[in-house]
Amino acid sequence: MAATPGKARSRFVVVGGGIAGVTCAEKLAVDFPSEDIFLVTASPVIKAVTNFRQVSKTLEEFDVEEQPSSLLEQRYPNIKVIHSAVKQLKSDEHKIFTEDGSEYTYEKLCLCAGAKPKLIFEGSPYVLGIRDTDSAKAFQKNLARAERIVVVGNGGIALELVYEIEGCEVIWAIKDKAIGNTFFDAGAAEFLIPKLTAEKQETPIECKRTKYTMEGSEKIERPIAAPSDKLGSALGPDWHEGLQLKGTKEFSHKVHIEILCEVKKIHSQQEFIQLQQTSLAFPKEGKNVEPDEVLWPVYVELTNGKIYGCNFIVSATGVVPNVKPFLDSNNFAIGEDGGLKVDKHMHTSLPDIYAAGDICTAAWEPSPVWHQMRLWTQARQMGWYAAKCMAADASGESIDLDFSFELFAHVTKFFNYKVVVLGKFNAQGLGLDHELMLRCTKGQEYVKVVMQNGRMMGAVLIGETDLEETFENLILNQMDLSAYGEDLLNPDIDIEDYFD
Ligand SMILES: Cc1cc2nc3c(=O)[nH]c(=O)nc-3n(C[C@H](O)[C@H](O)[C@H](O)COP(=O)(O)OP(=O)(O)OC[C@H]3O[C@@H](n4cnc5c(N)ncnc54)[C@H](O)[C@@H]3O)c2cc1C
Ligand SMILES: NC(=O)C1=CN([C@@H]2O[C@H](COP(=O)(O)OP(=O)(O)OC[C@H]3O[C@@H](n4cnc5c(N)ncnc54)[C@H](O)[C@@H]3O)[C@@H](O)[C@H]2O)C=CC1
Repeated sequence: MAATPGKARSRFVVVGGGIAGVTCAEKLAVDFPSEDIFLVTASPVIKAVTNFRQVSKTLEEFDVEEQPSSLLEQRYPNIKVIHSAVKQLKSDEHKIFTEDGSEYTYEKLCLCAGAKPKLIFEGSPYVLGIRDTDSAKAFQKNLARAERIVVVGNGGIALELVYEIEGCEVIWAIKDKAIGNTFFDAGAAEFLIPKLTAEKQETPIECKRTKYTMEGSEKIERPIAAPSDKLGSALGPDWHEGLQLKGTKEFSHKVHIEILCEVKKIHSQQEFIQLQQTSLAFPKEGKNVEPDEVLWPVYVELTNGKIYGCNFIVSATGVVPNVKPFLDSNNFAIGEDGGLKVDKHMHTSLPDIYAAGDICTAAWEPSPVWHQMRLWTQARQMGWYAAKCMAADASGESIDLDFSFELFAHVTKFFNYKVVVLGKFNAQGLGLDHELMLRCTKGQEYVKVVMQNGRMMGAVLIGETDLEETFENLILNQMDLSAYGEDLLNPDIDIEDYFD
């Protein structure tokens, strides 16, 4: 049963029903079975980790389920879920105030309120972000009546979208030279590109594009917006699987990539007409050959001078930590990326307040092969570890940084390939002082290792390489591998035999 609004007190209060908050509350509930743990969340449902599998020392896989909070309360009878957004924190009084008028006093508080999409051109009805179930559904509905969209951004969401969308032309505008800059380098991007082009089965018959009329702006279809007042939890692995991401046309993938550019301006249809400029038709064989003949609801002007019309724009341009409700009168130390700075015990700069997941910025001196990325895996690890730190502080114990922060490890799927990234997989922070070793079989696997002074610092493994555990060990133990040279990646040599 949910706690009733009013005034209540609990030794431990957690804010946020995403993976970080739920994991934190669960761990506290187990460690303190006789205490009530309050989980205060703005979302009507909570996210639960299911089918957790520790794949190797640091790699983990799990499913994420959106569940009614009653299920969490059934599993952990000492968790009380409060469905209301926190609107204010008074850290000096150890109190939070929620939108339903209640106040809760805590001894220890963990803030896990996640992040929000960082949109280009905030406020335009034609620019959509994808974060939670509502925004994903709004995107799906808009796509169902779209013939062309522009995707901006080059990280995880953009990579997933351009591969999953069918029946709709996609202009993909990226700042970088190659696709997927947050996970890959140019070599890996080359390996992945064929999945977006020739090998896709396009059905020969294309529907004729309908013309948009100019008579009265009310006839220009406006995108359906996601409810803006709701603060849902972030989506995660395979979020698109239950959604049909299909536009109005009958072809499979049709993606054109515009590299090294950003969005300069967005023009409404009327503004575009007044501009008296030419917009471009969907390029043929990667080349802009024709001006566009139809009118679109919105136009995107890129910094390379090109203008494309489209139904709407997806801004997949990263996230900003959701710190706003907690800042008023509270002097938190904030990281460069806008998150609440936490030390190696997940403690913020204010007494008795911890933070975990997307909302926080890891401000401790990290292991040389770990870095923060706002990922589901790290949200779970941080939520669990924050609870451990809160418990240790409450009982006056001291604990060491959790092992999961020794090595950055992430397993995911892009373009239908298994992708494992380990350590400094893109030589992050290594400057020029590193070497790369590569092994690539087109359409099958791409293996890249980052070496520094004979030690393995990171790796990207695309495809079923079966190398993750060995490489994880090599990065963790920092063994001098100079003697093995190129044999490290020789497919005819079973490297595991070397190191057993
Ligand atoms: C489309 C998409 C795909 C992704 N795919 C992957 C993936 O494949 N693998 C991966 O590792 N990661 C993925 N991520 C990232 C991952 O989902 C996030 O890093 C992770 O879920 C963050 O968890 P969190 O608990 O910190 O925050 P969230 O999940 O955002 O949860 C925040 C919670 O806080 C609540 N809240 C917010 N404000 C308040 C308030 N004022 N008061 C009370 N409650 C509040 C919200 O309602 C929500 O319940 C993806 C993200 C997106 C958007
Ligand atoms: N499979 C996975 O592991 C996935 C993880 N995620 C996570 O979800 C979160 C949100 O995903 P994304 O929005 O893709 O964020 P992201 O941080 O992964 O990528 C943001 C991208 O936008 C670009 N960008 C930033 N500002 C821009 C601008 N003004 N104009 C053009 N490009 C700009 C950046 O260069 C970067 O390529 C991230 O934390 C991401 O790691 C998302 C999807 C899949």
